[in-house]
Amino acid sequence: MADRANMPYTDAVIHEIQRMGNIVPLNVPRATSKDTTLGGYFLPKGTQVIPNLTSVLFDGKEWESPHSFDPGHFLNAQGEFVKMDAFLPFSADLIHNKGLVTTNGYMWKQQRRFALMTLKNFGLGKKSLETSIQMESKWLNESMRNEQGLPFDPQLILNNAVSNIISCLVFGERFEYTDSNFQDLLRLLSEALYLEGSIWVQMYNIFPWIMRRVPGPHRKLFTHWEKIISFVRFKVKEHKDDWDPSAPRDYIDCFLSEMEKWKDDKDAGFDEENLCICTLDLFVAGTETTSTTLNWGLLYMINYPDFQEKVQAEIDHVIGQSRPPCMADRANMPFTDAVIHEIQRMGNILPLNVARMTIKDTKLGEYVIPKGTMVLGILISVLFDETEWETPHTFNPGHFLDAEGNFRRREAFMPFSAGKRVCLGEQLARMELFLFFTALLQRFTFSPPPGVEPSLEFRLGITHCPKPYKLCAIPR
Ligand code: HEM
Repeated sequence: MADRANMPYTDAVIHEIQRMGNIVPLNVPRATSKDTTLGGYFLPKGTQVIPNLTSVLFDGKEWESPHSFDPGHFLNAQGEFVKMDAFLPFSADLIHNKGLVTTNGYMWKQQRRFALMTLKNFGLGKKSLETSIQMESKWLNESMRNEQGLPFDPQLILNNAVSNIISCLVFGERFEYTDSNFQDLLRLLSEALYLEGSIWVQMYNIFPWIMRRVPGPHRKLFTHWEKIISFVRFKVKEHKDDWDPSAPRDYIDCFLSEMEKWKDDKDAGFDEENLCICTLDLFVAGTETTSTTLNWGLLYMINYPDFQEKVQAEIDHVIGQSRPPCMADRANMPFTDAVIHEIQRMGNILPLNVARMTIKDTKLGEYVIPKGTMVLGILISVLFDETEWETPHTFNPGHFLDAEGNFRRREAFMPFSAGKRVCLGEQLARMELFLFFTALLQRFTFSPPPGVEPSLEFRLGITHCPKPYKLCAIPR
């Protein structure tokens, strides 16, 4: 099989034989499981549906010479094999190979460099961003206080608070916790990330030509994403309307300036469509991950009240009640730091990491992975590695403490992955986790609602997150 990567013409001929051979032209009959609308047609539940593969394999819009045997359909101008579908068809159809998270090569390099530089210019790793997170923590605490110690589900409000930090960096604004439009958007986002881990998206990635034409929950997912992308497009339009290049307010403004500078180099991706998708990537990656981790954090605290008490004792000793936590405190709070690391390890929020592709034939141990193979750097295998952790399946902050109670780093702690594609927001996420988590435990003791046995049940989509649960936030 390793030869295939070096034989583009043969590979193209085999693909063209399959296309023209068209051996199952009418596919397998299926029945609709509920009343369904498909384009302009209404199909009642139980209708027999036959995805007609001939219609795609010979589609005049897809193929240059649909009725001729032409291996050129699968070769580019340099004679390299090109898949008709991008590496993951679902995301290719949705965002057309744009953005930061799923692109590769020259465009990705330019975009990653620009995003990192711009986030730094707007405060990443600096005091100004620390102050914004402290302010947001204050509002988050106020909102929790308004619950008056009664049971509530913390997910949405955590989501809103965390999202406000990346929103300030990319959109230049935060959204009130009472903004029902923004809360609806956050709900859509959580549901989209859940549905994206479903079997339907896997089917889409395996049989894209069929799935593009059949009904199913993947349609709902496209609608969700389109609404989220429309929100970003609207924000970009607002920025363009009152843009002042001499006073950039945020990532979008800086990108607009960059578009002028790079207009002769189209491959670098500084165009308006890519602006929308890169902003979307930063907004999504910066919202869901950190808030899910904090959500696990509170759930672990109500499951392990002794650890919660120890964190509070450390907060009282190092910070007290008269000022908010700051990043300089972390070095003096090894137990709290260890608890946050353990929450990230057990929370394991991206168990399968992000799918990547080998860009050349690669040797890994004794295996040869041909160029173009999908690779998943499965994080769960390190975060729960029995040869690395003393009690891999138990919540144990001791994993990150030495015999004297000092914080100790562990090599196998890699929730942000590693290498060139390591999480771009790691520094921001770590700052948010420490400041939000510590400020919450400074002001509240969290407990399960009276008479409720807390559990650690989860649901798995793209992210591994707690099943909705309620807690009580009792002011200290
Ligand atoms: C606890 C919080 C977070 C966790 C656990 C996390 C984890 C990850 C992981 C595992 C990846 C994939 C790395 C790979 O492909 O090897 C990733 C990529 C990425 N993350 Fe995060 N992340 C977090 C927070 C954030 C935040 C706050 C941002 C906001 C800037 C962010 C932005 C990104 C971006 C843009 C990428 C794509 C990087 C690239 O492909 O070059 N992440 N993250």
